This record gives sequence, C-alpha cells and structure tokens, in this order.
Amino acid sequence: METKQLIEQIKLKKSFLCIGLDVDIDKIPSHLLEETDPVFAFNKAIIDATHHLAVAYKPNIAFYEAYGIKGWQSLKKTIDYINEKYPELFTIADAKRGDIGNTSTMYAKAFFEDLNFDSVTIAPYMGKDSVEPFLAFKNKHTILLALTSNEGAFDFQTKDVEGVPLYQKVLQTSKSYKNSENLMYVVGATKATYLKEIRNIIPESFLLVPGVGAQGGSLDEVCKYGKTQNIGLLINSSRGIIYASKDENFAQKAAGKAKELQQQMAAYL
Ligand SMILES: O=C(O)c1cc(=O)[nH]c(=O)n1[C@@H]1O[C@H](COP(=O)(O)O)[C@@H](O)[C@H]1O
Repeated sequence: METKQLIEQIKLKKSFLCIGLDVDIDKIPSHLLEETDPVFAFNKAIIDATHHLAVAYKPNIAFYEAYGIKGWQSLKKTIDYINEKYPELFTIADAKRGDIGNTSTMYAKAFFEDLNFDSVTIAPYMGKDSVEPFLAFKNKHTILLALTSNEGAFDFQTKDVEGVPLYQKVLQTSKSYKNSENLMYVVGATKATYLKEIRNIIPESFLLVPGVGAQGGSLDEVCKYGKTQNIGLLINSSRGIIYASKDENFAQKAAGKAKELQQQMAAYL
C-alpha cells in the first residue's frame, strides 16, 4: 500500500488507530474454543466489529508462532481475510526481524510476498545491510524500532553514541539507507516527550506508537509532540481493545473501546 492511501483512510475514518491482534488462547471467550480455529474466529469477529474505526491491524507474530503450525495457519487466514474483505486496511506484521542480508531477504519474502503484509517491524541493531533487503520491496514499509515503550529501552537506546543518544543515531543513519522513503519508525507512547526531538530528525515519517492502554501511555501527549500535517502516527492498542470482555458480545465491547480512542483521535483531524 502507498502511504497516500493510508493518509486517505486516516482522513476518511477520522482515525489513526491500529488494533493489535495479540491473541492469547487463554484470554479469548470460552465459547470460541468450540470453533475449528478459535484464534481466527476471534480475529474475524474483532475485525468485522472494528474495521470502520481503525486504519491498521497489527498481529504480533509471537502470539501465532507460540501455537506452531496451527498458529501460522490462523495468522495466514487472518491476513488473507483482511486483504480480501478490507483491502483498504494497512497491515503490520509485528515480527521484529533483521539479520544478515540474504537472511533478511527471506524474512522479507515471508512477510511481504507469502503473507502479503503491507509492513513489518525490524530491529535496527544489525545495521544497513540487514534493513535494506526489506526496503527493496515497492509499496511495502519497513518499521524500524527507534525508541521502544518498555523499561529496557533505557539500557541501550537512550545511551550516547558519538554525542547523541543511540535512538537518534538510528533515525539519522537510517535516512541514508537505499529506499529510505519506505521507512516508518516505532516510538513507544510511554516515551512521548522524546517525540519533539524525534520530529526534528524525521519531520514527516510515519510512526507506529504502541503503549497506550495497558502500558499507560497517553494519546494526547503523543499527538502533542508527534503529530504532523498528515497526522504521521499509527497509535496501537492491543490488550486494551481486544480483551474488553470475555462474554458472547466481546466484539461489540472491543468496538466500544476502539470507538473511545477513535473519538479522541477525531479531535485532531
Ligand atoms: O513493535 C511494537 O509494536 C512494539 C514496540 C514497543 O516499543 N512496544 C510494544 O509494546 N510493541 C508491541 O505493541 C503491542 C502492545 O500491546 P498492548 O500493550 O497490549 O497494547 C505488543 O504487540 C508489543 O509487542
């Protein structure tokens, strides 16, 4: 998907919400366990109930890999369902990959060609030749971890390298990568105050911002420091939306939570 299509969706839906499909079988309503594929049944119900409120969906791959072949099948069915029924939605494989060049190419093929996601999250630690194989794919987006939402972000990401914090070095250096126009970045909502400096380095790039809801980040703070003319933000909530209820009406309850966030977002559009 081209970035301009994503921007159109944001304006149309007055939303820059990304719903995280981090599906833990122990947390889904028990009546779904009778289905042949409970994880897909859960995702389908959530997507059908919330697609008009969100512009992006982000399955975290760990939650599927944890169930082996069955999990991968649920993931494939989920992405195929979105691509067929709601092709306007932006899809993110949250896989946090990155390896030597030829291996990265295979990761890129897995997520961009076989599964046909619009984007994938990538760890920048191995540098240029581990990221560029993902950037080589046209109309696909590589979402580089810059400043993450967790406490461990302070172990390395904020430490100085040649006089600047490492996360700033990641932003600066990655701008010189081939096809860097296909880059987006992850910045945790819990690090909202850093967004001002981040915007000085990457004024227009889209940011995937996880950490509102369950992790305590503030949507207003993120918008205050991180918003661009085209919004330039995809704010993710996973547990705060998808586990709103364990009852039969779980999907409607999830839609209620998504709507709360969408309405907050509409004020910025
Ligand atoms: O790349 C991510 O999406 C990510 C980066 C980050 O810094 N923090 C973070 O929480 N995430 C992911 O975003 C989701 C957050 O989920 P909730 O805390 O349940 O909303 C999970 O899938 C995390 O793996």
